Amino acid sequence: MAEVVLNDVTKSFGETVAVEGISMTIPDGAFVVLLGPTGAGKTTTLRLISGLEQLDRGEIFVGGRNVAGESPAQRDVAMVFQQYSLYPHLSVRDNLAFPLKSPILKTPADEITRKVREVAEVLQISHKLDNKATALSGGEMQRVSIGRALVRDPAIYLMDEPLSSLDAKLRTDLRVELKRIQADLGATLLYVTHDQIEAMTMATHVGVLDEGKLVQFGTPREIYETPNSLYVATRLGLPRINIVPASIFGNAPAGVTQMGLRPEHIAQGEGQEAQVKRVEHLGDQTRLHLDLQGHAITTLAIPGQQYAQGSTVKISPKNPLCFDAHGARILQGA
Ligand SMILES: Nc1ncnc2c1ncn2[C@@H]1O[C@H](COP(=O)(O)OP(=O)(O)OP(=O)(O)O)[C@@H](O)[C@H]1O
Repeated sequence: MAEVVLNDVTKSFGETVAVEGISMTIPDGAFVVLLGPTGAGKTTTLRLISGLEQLDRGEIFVGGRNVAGESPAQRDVAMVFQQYSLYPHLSVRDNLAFPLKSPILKTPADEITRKVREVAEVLQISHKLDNKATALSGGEMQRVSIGRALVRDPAIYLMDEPLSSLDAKLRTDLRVELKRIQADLGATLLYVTHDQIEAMTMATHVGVLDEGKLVQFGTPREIYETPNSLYVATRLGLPRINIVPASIFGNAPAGVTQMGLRPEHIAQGEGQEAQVKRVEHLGDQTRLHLDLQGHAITTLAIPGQQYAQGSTVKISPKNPLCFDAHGARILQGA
């Protein structure tokens, strides 16, 4: 496994700047999740590292080696795409074994058998090993695609929403397994997802992209607790952070125009009156949808407390996140 360094990485497609000036160090053994809305440049970043796209500007180092001019195979990366890419005429077993049969690797046959069995077990597809790849469901095919990456021991794994096509139960199982495998192998992994739970639970680091630029890089906790902008603040957190005019609770500190309130930033019992619009029971939590002077606020119910639709609840901010008119974070007391 290896450290991967991006230095001023830039790529355009015609007029569209897909990735602009990204500099980032993916430490050896890190699990880095890229977050950002559609079109932010996540897939392009992965494709540039893998060598499937060529850089316009900048450098990429894998294990200290500048990989400019190297083919995807020479870069020693294993990539899993959102859509499965299997050899349809081969069985699941042969699809899984394929990456190990490369003449460069010279993997002994018993080692191949062992690895295929191990990976099939983790991905819960052992009973399908003799099926043709075409005789699988979409979710099974995707598991085989992940398996084809996992049998290898590359410098870095690049995964582009690998779990998004799977059902909820399997996604949860594989999330735990992938994290375990990564930690056990000490693997370096760069992972794209829209799923916040995946980001919060799997990542050692999160990179937030906005229109091709890396706008913040840090631990999931740093991104959640100390986002440097309103844009970053809205990337993590369920329910989503509430944004309200800072003046709504009285005098706002100088320069602060917007306030970001996560559920833990909203104290109930005193303050401004908000109307209960809806109470949403989700099993493990109950969400309260409130109306505060025309602003929709979503927060969590206090366990054991009853909230009637149409009633009012008093709320006040508790250490909220503060932003200026451009959405940049303003540190309180600064
Ligand atoms: N081969 C291509 N030709 C032209 N434009 C492209 C190409 N690949 C990507 N783009 C453009 O580059 C920008 C970044 O795309 P990219 O696929 O990297 O975004 P993304 O963050 O991965 O989005 P998604 O979450 O939808 O996968 C988009 O505007 C996209 O339309």
